[in-house]
Amino acid sequence: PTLLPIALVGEPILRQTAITVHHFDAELVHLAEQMSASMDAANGVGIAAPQVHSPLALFIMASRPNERYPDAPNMAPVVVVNPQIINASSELVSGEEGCLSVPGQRFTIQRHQAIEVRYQNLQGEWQQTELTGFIARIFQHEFDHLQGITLLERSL
Ligand SMILES: O=C(O)C[C@@H](Cc1ccccc1)[C@H](O)SCc1ccccc1
Ligand SMILES: [Zn+2]
Repeated sequence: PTLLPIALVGEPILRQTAITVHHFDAELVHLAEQMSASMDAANGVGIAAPQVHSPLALFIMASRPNERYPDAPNMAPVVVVNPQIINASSELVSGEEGCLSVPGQRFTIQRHQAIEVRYQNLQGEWQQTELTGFIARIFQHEFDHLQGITLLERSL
């Protein structure tokens, strides 16, 4: 798959609300493959479609241990389509985040420690699960991208 250029903060696409995916076709699979390759090339643990100039409500999350989160779980990349956050813990945790659209900067961001989420996979099948810790953090970060929100609007 080809590597896609990453939109930088300030580009309008990052301020738009993403549109619902209705067609679970080969084109969607191809976009997910290109996003995954672009995320890996940029050494990210997540990437949202608007970051590669696609307006669709779709992101990838892929946790792995890293210098900031050495005990993060090693997780196979998950494609998340049309996500919803159904419930969020009142408990918030602060942590460092980066963003591929704000290169070279780190921000201290508060996130819900646990979230109940619902989303479709690439086949359009609904999944529902609870996420906690670093994976919940990545989900909330990517979910923000689909609402047109970046770290700059959230940093403490
Ligand atoms: O810009 C993005 O959406 C990808 C971010 C995802 C991320 C969100 C929250 C916390 C960490 C990462 C990139 O992965 S930024 C690079 C990175 C990788 C591991 C840990 C911290 C930052
Ligand atoms: Zn980001």
